[in-house]
Amino acid sequence: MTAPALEAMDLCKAFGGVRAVDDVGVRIGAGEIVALIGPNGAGKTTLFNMLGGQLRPDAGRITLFGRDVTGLPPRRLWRLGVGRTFQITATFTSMTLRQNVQAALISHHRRAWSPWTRAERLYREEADGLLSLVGMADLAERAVAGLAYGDLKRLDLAIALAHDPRVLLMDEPTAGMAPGERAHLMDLTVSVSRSRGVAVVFTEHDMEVVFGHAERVLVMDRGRLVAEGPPAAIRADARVRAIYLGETGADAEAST
Ligand SMILES: Nc1ncnc2c1ncn2[C@@H]1O[C@H](COP(=O)(O)OP(=O)(O)OP(=O)(O)O)[C@@H](O)[C@H]1O
Repeated sequence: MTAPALEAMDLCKAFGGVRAVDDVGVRIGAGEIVALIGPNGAGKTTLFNMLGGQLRPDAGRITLFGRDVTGLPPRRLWRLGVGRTFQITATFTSMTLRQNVQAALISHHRRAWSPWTRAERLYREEADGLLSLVGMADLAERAVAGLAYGDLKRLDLAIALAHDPRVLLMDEPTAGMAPGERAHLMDLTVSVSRSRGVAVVFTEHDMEVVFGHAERVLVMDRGRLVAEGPPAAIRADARVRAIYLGETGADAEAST
């Protein structure tokens, strides 16, 4: 059997007396698209931060394609193929879109900037290829400043892809976007995942995005993994419905 892209076993993390993640195990297959959901405070961000290396687990193990990566810092994980997009995009606003992607490619290939390097020529075609992948080829020469929020998110995706990830962690990728833009970004994410074989794990509050785009859904509540399965099964799961209705009835009604 081939090793999963990313696997977490018996992960635990506590803050004071709060067991934010309590003995959680997850397996993400190569190229799989998985949503991580749960009510506020369920432990999603804490689990995510352990998978991305921002937080060291108190106990448990994390492997990447079978290799033990437990406790490695984000930069090391990133070199090994774990990419991440953030709720707040990290771009250089005075530079053009192409230059932002070029900077990511230069960093990925460990090329140093120097006065003798014509930086604007480096990885130009690759940068344009990535911009075209996210549907932004025509904006390559534009400065990032003033870009619409949905476009920033697409740029963020292109920047994450510049590091050629095998696993991409997306923390609430559609937060702050209009509903139409959300579907667009996630359609794009799914097509990129399929074309490049990248596994995607995303946290999300918008159930339409979750059920419309994930191949499998993991549900957390109070630090535990309480359900997992294909979207249709999770949607029909009485326990999952109770968790959402019990916590924020109005939100669950509105979003399911
Ligand atoms: N740095 C921290 N210090 C103390 N407590 C924390 C810290 N981070 C998280 N917690 C607590 O751990 C629990 C899980 O929080 P976490 O942010 O992982 O949940 P979440 O599912 O991501 O919630 P949300 O959907 O609101 O972002 C909560 O009770 C939270 O208050």
